[in-house]
Amino acid sequence: MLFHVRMDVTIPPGLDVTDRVAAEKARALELQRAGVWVHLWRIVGRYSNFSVFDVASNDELHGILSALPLYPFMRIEITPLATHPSELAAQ
Ligand SMILES: O=C(O)CC1=CCC(=O)O1
Repeated sequence: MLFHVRMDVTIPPGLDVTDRVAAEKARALELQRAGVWVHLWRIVGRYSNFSVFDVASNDELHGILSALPLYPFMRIEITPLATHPSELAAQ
């Protein structure tokens, strides 16, 4: 199942999150190598990203997102994706 995920990160002023950001990157790379986090794009001008996750269930996605190191500082919007009948790959 594919999900479009928007993550907006807000770090409280003065909080040092250097280690947390490094851990977030390591986990993101791990999930990308595993084929779970299939797209990761920066939203221009924001501390935000658009991502696509390929997971088996809503519960799996929730587990992955809620365990991210930056999760306590994220606002997350999720959109489930379905195949579009006009997509070239669907012909
Ligand atoms: O920078 C972000 O958008 C938050 C984030 C997700 C994966 C990562 O390494 O940082």
